[in-house]
Amino acid sequence: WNQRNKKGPKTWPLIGAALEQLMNYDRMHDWLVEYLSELRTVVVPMPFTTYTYIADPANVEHVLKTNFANYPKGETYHSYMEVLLGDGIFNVDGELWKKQRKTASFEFASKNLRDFSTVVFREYSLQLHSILTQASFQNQEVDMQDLLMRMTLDSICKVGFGVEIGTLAPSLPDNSFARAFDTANIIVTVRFIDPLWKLKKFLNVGSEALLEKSIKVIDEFTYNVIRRRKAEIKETRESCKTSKIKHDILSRFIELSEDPESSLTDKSLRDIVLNFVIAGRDTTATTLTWAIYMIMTNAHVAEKLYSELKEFEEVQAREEKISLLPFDLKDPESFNRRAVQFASLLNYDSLGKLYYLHAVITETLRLYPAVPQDPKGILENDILPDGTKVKAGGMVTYVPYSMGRMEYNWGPDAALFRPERWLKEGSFQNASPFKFTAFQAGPRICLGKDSAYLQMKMALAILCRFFKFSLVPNHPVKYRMMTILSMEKGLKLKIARQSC
Ligand code: HEM
Repeated sequence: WNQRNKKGPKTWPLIGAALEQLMNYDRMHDWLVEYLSELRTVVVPMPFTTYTYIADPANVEHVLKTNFANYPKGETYHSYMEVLLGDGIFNVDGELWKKQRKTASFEFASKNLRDFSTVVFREYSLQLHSILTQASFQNQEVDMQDLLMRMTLDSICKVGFGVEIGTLAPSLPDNSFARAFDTANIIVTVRFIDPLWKLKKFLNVGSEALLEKSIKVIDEFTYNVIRRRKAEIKETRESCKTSKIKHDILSRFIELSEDPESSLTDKSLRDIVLNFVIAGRDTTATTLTWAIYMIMTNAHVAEKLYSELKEFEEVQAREEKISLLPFDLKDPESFNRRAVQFASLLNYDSLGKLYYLHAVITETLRLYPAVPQDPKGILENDILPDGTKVKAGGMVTYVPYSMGRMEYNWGPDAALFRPERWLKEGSFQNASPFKFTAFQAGPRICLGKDSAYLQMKMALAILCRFFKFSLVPNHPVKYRMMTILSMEKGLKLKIARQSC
């Protein structure tokens, strides 16, 4: 009764708003949208801490940049995620973070890595293309999310660590690492609202027992990758074949670990590997999944994108003096040959000409950001620009999923999927990173943004040039609550080949 006029979640002694948050757990992102659209900042007291959710760009800039030092990942986040992410770049602050950031930034800026990535992304996109071709001829349904997760896992392992794991092979082999990684990700996310997780862990029961098992599978895979890379590096050195030197990210960290001054152990390398897997695999695959869903459910977007790709193909082929191969929709060989030819026209520079495609991906990330909410710790009491007081020891969370849906950020058509909002006179126009926060902003802004766009544009250009997608009837499309905004039941599709 006391709270009948209270804006924001109802709170109770001791348990705070845990009850309401638990009841809305499966739809938590939309639960926050409802409050944030009215309040811009929502304070949610929990049993041992307080979560403050923010969606106003001025507050977000304050937390992510102006007073960055006061909002680290923090001890709470670190303790929840440590079992999976250890001391990798995502999960540390201070010097440990700075060192990894410096090395990784250097790697991401390298042209070698970009050129190598382009080749890898093209090759795996084509592998996916041929799986879809086969499915379309056999009139089979596919789970697009699963295929994209396989594609990005294979890609990050190749680009990040120089190894081929082949989960996108035509037989689609089961991959225990990928399964264990997903399970672990879901369980560590639940820890944020489960006050009993430490007890469960102590007793080794329920979700925490399953987590321990999953971590064992993950570690076995990861240490294996590290061992293989170390052995390959040793072999390359012994044979003095400089042409065989690899430029992947793990090799760079292995080299650093050889410096006696460095404190990098095998465990540090394990953490680095897993942080890059979580960074590079799930984010890109879920964004691609939502993008395909958005394209196929917005007919005008699908048509515009198809026209852009067709025109690009003709102009680019003319510029490169290539005559396009004829193809027959009923003949898989000629169909695949033409896809390979189309893919050969795609590289970092030429993909830069596809503004509409860029806008489609960005608009997808506005409404379906791969990282839907991102909590930070609070070191000292502070006052946010809108006057909200935050207390040391609590958490403040910027919420990309809500921010993308707020009319006060994007205008009255905020809820609509409209890639055109990103285009001005045909060219792509960026928004402030404190308003469009899908890649975070400030000193810890995503390091893989350009690489992710490169892969996503490569894959979507090839897929949308040659296929049309439709949802398997009655397939439910709904997000699952985990750190990444994946689809709970995958994305089950029927595939049709597109005409010349
Ligand atoms: C659509 C694709 C992607 C999205 C939406 C995305 C988004 C983000 C976000 C929100 C963060 C901040 C997370 C945090 O606070 O913990 C982040 C950090 C990071 N991302 Fe990405 N990311 C994407 C792809 C990638 C890829 C492909 C890579 C590399 C292979 C990558 C590497 C990183 C790294 C290393 C960080 C940590 C930066 C730091 O803490 O200094 N990301 N990304």
